Amino acid sequence: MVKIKDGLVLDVEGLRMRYGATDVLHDVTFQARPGEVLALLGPNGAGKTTTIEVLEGFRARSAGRVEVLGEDPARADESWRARVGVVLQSWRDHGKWRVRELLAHLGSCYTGYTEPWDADELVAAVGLTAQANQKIRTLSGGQRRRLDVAIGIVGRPELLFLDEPTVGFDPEARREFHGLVRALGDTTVLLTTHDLHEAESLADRIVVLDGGRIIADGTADELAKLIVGEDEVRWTHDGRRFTRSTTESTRFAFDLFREHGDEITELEVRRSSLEDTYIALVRRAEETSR
Ligand SMILES: Nc1ncnc2c1ncn2[C@@H]1O[C@H](COP(=O)(O)OP(=O)(O)OP(=O)(O)O)[C@@H](O)[C@H]1O
Repeated sequence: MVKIKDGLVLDVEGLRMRYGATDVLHDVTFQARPGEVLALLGPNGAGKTTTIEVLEGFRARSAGRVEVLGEDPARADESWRARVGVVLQSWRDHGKWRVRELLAHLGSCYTGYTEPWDADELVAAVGLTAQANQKIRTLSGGQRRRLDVAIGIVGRPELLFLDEPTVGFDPEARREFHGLVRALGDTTVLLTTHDLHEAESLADRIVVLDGGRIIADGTADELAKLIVGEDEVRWTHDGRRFTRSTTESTRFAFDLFREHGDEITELEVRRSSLEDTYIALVRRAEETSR
């Protein structure tokens, strides 16, 4: 097994991607350490899928250095691929297979490379025991995504790529899926999502991509500190609700009471959420790029 240089599972430096005359990734640089869960966020078209596909070895980059588990994915072999799990947006071509049967088959492909999951244990881990003998084409959308996750982890990968893994999940399935990702333990995870609650609840670190550039990289708290004073003050005055974003929420509330006293019947000061931070970061990046 190739040793991971400097303890990095992902080491991306100056990654560029060009389609025709258009650059869609500019100088993308980030790292991930073993066991980290990294969320890649960004608006539609930001370059998340392109980045992930380069790291998975599915797409050739235009420039830059990329090391995944210590190897260049563009030149990696079967033994490297066996250490990497990929959850794609639904496999379409296994409709006639039964759930347990497919997982047992795919698991057997890893023998000699890794220690794959036992099919029954995996079926239980992703909550598909009741559907274990069902044909794949008869699964509901959410059950199908659970199977996609099972396919991604069947070889007990050291690194797992999850591209929008919970689209179409009901709230309970989403919560169970989050439990499953947390239970992966030592596995490094790179996930893309548009669900900021998901990012906040799963990720150790968040990388925000916009227009093919990284505009922020850090924990949710570190990102919040980049955006100064986006607190939101909500109050009710004469029965009407008001909302204001301000950098000086304490001062603002004080002035509000001084001016209106008892006429203020409700007051709420809300610290910025990851969603607010994200939107502010993207807006700021888009304003400076104009
Ligand atoms: N094969 C291709 N040829 C030309 N342009 C492409 C190709 N694939 C992607 N692009 C362009 O590259 C940019 C980044 O696309 P990408 O799919 O990586 O974005 P994304 O962040 O994953 O978006 P979304 O959130 O909508 O899934 C987009 O402007 C897209 O139109």
